[in-house]
Amino acid sequence: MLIPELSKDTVRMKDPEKVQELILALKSGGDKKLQVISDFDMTLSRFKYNGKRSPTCYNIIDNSKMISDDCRKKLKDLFNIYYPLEIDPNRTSQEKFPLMVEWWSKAHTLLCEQRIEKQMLAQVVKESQARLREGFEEFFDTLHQSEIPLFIFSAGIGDVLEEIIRQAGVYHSNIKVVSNYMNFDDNGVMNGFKGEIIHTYNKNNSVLRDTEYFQQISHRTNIILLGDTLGDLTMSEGVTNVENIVRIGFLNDKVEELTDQFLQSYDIVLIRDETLDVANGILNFITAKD
Ligand SMILES: Nc1ccn([C@@H]2O[C@H](COP(=O)(O)O)[C@@H](O)[C@H]2O)c(=O)n1
Ligand SMILES: [Mg+2]
Repeated sequence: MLIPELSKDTVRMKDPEKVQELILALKSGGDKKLQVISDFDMTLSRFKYNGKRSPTCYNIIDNSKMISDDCRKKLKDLFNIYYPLEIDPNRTSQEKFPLMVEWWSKAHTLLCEQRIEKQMLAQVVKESQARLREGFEEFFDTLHQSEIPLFIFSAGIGDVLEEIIRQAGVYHSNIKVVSNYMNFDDNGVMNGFKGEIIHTYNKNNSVLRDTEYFQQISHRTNIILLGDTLGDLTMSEGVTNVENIVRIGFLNDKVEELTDQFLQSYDIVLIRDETLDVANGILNFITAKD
């Protein structure tokens, strides 16, 4: 077995031989040809901790003291309406698209009324239940030490996810983030979000403004992609020349209903696996000097 972590009981693969071939191709390309593209919420961050649902970037703000009780209730109501739609196994991504635009737009309107202060964000993240997946230090540090770029493409809140990674001590220089960033006025009070909304089903070239990034690393034609929704599969669209791509999907919720769809789309599916063990196993194999 090339990667012992692939024997974990959380691992499912439609075609294990193809996965083996892909990993061997990544190994022969080495660290110089590799780049990693990852979602953030519920992919790099945990879905559950001690049996309790962990917060997304938005949830961290929604649950914070910066938000009034009335607004918090409205944001929770939105979550309860739209999250089931986001992961609904019986709707296509195209059908979900306008619903996600509705969710993000309504939530942003509510958040903009709350006079969120930039200088409060670090404290709010510190007091939150946000947690990166087990094995995150090894994951971030291996990529940094091997100079492998990590592109984090998130429909969450960039300011919040950056702070989570910074406070975890792993916001290294090889990381590039594309996400929804808050805009602040001269007094440091939030008055909107920058640019076009990024939601679960438009994580593709339509919102990738910074094409320079992918041009600069265009020799890195081997990709490891990490995601937790079917919308995350298009995150690699900015890479013009893809030689080999290994897609790893974290299946956290609606597991029975979504397993088949995930197996059709992701090369490796991880069922209720709160660790980065598999990604770390593959990275160790590729970066090992033998
Ligand atoms: N108002 C909202 C909108 C979205 N979410 C969740 O955030 C996730 C997006 O972040 P990724 O890093 O995973 O792209 C998304 O999956 C939604 O479930 C939210 O909590 N509140
Ligand atoms: Mg996610």
